Amino acid sequence: MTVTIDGKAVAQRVRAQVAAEVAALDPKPGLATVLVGDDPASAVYVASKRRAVREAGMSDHHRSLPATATQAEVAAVLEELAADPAVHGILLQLPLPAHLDPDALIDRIPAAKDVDGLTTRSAGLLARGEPGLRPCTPSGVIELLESQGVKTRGSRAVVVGRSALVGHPMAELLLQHDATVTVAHKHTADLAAVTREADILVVAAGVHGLIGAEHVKPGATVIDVGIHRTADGLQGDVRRAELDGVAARVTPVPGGVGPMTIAMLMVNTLRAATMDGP
Ligand SMILES: Nc1nc(=O)c2c([nH]1)NC[C@@H]1CN(c3ccc(C(=O)N[C@@H](CCC(=O)O)C(=O)O)cc3)C=[N+]21
Repeated sequence: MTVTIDGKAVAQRVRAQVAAEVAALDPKPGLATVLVGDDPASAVYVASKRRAVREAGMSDHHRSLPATATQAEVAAVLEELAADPAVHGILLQLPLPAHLDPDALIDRIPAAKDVDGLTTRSAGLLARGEPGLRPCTPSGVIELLESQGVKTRGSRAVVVGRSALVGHPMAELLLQHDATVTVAHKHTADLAAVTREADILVVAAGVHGLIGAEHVKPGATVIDVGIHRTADGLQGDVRRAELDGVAARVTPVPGGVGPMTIAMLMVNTLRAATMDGP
């Protein structure tokens, strides 16, 4: 029996808990989403983040810039939001148009408002194990594992992918939860031999259908971070159907990690509003 982990249900619980805490706060936590250009997928993601902000009872501060915006224009918007006391969290939606330098812009966000956990300072705090805001997708994966009673301490975890947004911080968080962590990537020789060691396999490679039954140890927990729009609908990096009877549990796409990313953004915004910043 392979359990499909209901990420939507876990995300709903997390969001309800955030909303209950927000109800007791005055002033309300505020999140600013910054969208540059008109990539349709980005527009959909930002819209669902803003909906989640309103449903949590928080204040929504959205800024939209044209695809032609310059580095200085985006930087000026970020600086204004950084100085605005009603804005507790700032999210610069990625990817940015190709003429902009994302790392330099992300680092305009003060660590105390970095609800995406992507600034150099937040990454450093995570690497050192010091308090700070953590990236939403990896912290959502940890939350999902905990919700299913999956033990991390002493377990073997393999992360496929090493991006700054997901793979790298995911490996750090699993280490801090006392897993023995291996990071695999597109140059890993004999990927299946590596992933078959995993009790917890987190796939964030961005390659549609990369992982199948041959990659999975019987009884493993498989977390699919991939998201691909195909003719057959949204699919992940994992060939889910093949894992029936092999994995103990798998996250679906959609309805797995994606909703958790948004739930953890609400958690981070609440934390940014209520805690002494890093
Ligand atoms: N600065 C920044 N921070 C991000 O966290 C960030 C980003 N940029 N750029 C793009 C990625 C992607 N991402 C997702 C969020 C929610 C779903 C989500 O809710 N997915 C639903 C399906 C939604 C749909 O139908 O498309 C699901 O998996 O069930 C997916 C992906 C956040 N990202």
